[in-house]
Amino acid sequence: MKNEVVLKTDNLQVFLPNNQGILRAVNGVDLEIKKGKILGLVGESGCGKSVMSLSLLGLLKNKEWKIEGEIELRGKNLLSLSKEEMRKVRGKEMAMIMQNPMSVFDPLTTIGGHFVDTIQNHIKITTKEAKKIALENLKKVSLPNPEKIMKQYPFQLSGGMLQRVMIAIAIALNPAVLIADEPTTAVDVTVQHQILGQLKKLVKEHNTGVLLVSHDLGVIAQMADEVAVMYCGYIVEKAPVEELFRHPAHPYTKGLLSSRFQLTKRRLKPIEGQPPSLINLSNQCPFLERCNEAEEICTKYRMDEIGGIKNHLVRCAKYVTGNEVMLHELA
Ligand SMILES: Nc1ncnc2c1ncn2[C@@H]1O[C@H](COP(=O)(O)OP(=O)(O)OP(=O)(O)O)[C@@H](O)[C@H]1O
Ligand code: NI
Repeated sequence: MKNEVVLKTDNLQVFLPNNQGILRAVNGVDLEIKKGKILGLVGESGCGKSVMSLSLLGLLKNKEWKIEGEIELRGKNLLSLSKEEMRKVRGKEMAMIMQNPMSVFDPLTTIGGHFVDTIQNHIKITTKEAKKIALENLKKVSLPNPEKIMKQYPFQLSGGMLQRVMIAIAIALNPAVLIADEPTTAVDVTVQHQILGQLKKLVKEHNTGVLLVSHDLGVIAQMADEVAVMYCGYIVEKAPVEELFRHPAHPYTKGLLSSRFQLTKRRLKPIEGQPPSLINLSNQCPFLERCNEAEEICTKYRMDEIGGIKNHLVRCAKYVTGNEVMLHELA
């Protein structure tokens, strides 16, 4: 089936009450992760990408975080599951690749041991069979001498190798959804390219639905089928990858793209100013203060009143009236 949705969020909100007020990290996010497709999530540091990713897997560490809205995995409401049920979902139906592999691996367990633990946690098979699956998956990520790697400890491998091992473990049980939060920021650029190429090939072969988080637009361009741009916990623009790069509509997306252009000339021109604090964030456009296209109309709409059309979403008040026409002209 084409474009089959595997994971869907509906008005997802993640917030953390603290002594200064409420930290609003994720604000009314509607996303769909589709079978065999990579959804890129991009945005400046601190905009809520990791908090959202972790919330999808039920992995937010601080118990004070509140989650509202819906997260649906192939028709199953994840927010209604118990901790134990959620633990079963993780690894088998949904897996995660983290930014820093060192923080994930137990230094006293061999790579083989990590594989066997993860696999046996979810399916009843012998250690011998689990090792066979491990070897097959290590081969898939092109690691030389997988038999030797199985016996090694995490510290004996380079960052790039560990990152590949983490990918191999994540895909071992063929999950329907893979969440990758900055999967290659800890490795150098050449290795990054190889790993990303491999990851893309694997998820396409396995028909995995992927959420790929990155603040690197180059990575997003290489990998994603569709891109969501996040700002202050809101998805401010979402479109198929080519459309987004050719016809960015939201002033924030345009700013991000032009800062990347400047970066290639070795001069970083970030968008001027700082994002507002997420504590007690108002429901007005959070980009207003930094926006060089702001007009009177921008103060008249709340963020939840601004939607998009068809498959190009732009949460900017300037697209509210006659948006159909403006967007068609753009596209
Ligand atoms: N454990 C936590 N306790 C309190 N606040 C947190 C915690 N984790 C994240 N935050 C806050 O939540 C907001 C969103 O952070 P998040 O880590 O999701 O950003 P991000 O988009 O992933 O940034 P980066 O690109 O730097 O990884 C930030 O204001 C951050 O300070
Ligand atoms: Ni993050």
